[in-house]
Amino acid sequence: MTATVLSGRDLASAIRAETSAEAAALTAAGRPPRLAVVVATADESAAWYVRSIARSAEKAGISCDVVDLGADATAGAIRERLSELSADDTVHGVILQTPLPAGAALEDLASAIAFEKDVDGAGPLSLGRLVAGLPAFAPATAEAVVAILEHHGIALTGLRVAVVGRSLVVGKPVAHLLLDRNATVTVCHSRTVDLPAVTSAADVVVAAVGRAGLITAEYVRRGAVVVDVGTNPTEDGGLVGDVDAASVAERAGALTPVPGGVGPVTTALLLRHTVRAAAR
Ligand SMILES: NC(=O)C1=CN([C@@H]2O[C@H](COP(=O)(O)OP(=O)(O)OC[C@H]3O[C@@H](n4cnc5c(N)ncnc54)[C@H](OP(=O)(O)O)[C@@H]3O)[C@@H](O)[C@H]2O)C=CC1
Ligand SMILES: Nc1nc(=O)c2c([nH]1)NC[C@@H]1CN(c3ccc(C(=O)N[C@@H](CCC(=O)O)C(=O)O)cc3)C=[N+]21
Repeated sequence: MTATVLSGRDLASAIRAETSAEAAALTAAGRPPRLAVVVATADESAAWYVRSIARSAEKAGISCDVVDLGADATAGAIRERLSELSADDTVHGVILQTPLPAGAALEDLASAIAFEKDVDGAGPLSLGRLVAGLPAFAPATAEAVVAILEHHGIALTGLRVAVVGRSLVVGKPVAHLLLDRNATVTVCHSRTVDLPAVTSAADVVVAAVGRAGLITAEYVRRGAVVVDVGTNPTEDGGLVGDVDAASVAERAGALTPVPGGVGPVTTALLLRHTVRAAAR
């Protein structure tokens, strides 16, 4: 038996269709939606994401400005640019890509993004409201993980979920979204002792580490659902996840692919957030 493939492509197309219609209505009303993507890294997976955002935004009728400050930008320069974009009435959404240069941290800088424009939910107000269960934009990747599971009919109530990774972009926010769906969540990281023992006790494993092939069959309980968030560039110009798909597919019940899983849903949700921000 090989695992069911949980594609994100259909869900992403449905979100994109709805977003395009909302963007067209906003443009007709004289409020064309506009997203600014601030980049200060040469990281390849961030470059994949930025290209994906720019391409999808264009198709959806959303303007997208890529503001590349270079991989040696200072925290001060990044903060200043985020403040300018926050004050610009023609910009509705702002996202700061990670990773960031040494000396610059997302948790510090995201406070310079106005709450209404924080379409990737990185700022302290967005995150605080997320934890409290109040309305705010959730980080698009975290929301994509839950959306792809729900789209495929996986009811989370009561399930044991192991999240591997505790970043502000994925691990921490997805743990809270899963908790809100009544899952029992364990968050793992680089200091977790005996990671395979923790993950193989779970009904659902969410891998968000950034290490190709880390999650092999021995990390996975037979029949479990595996969500692969990782996007690791390969030498031949492709992309692979954190999950060793060949071995895990023989043991898991279901698995999200890379590419074509969480990634496209993430991009679609970021654009949905942008039109919602513009509509306010
Ligand atoms: N598909 C999509 O939409 C998205 C994909 N990504 C991808 O997901 C991956 C993770 O991204 P991001 O969260 O930003 O990465 P970060 O580097 O910010 O965080 C990685 C996390 O993994 C943990 N970790 C590292 N090594 C191990 C290990 N051997 N065992 C257990 N945990 C470990 C780290 O632990 P510690 O905290 O202890 O250092 C850290 O919490 C990347 O490949 C990224 O490109 C990210 C966002 C969206
Ligand atoms: N603040 C912040 N938020 C992020 O969400 C964030 C970030 N920084 N830094 C970089 C990582 C990486 N990331 C990806 C998202 C989607 C694809 C994606 O769509 N990938 C396609 C493949 C590429 C394509 O076909 O277009 C797929 O998986 O099918 C890839 C990578 C988001 N990240």
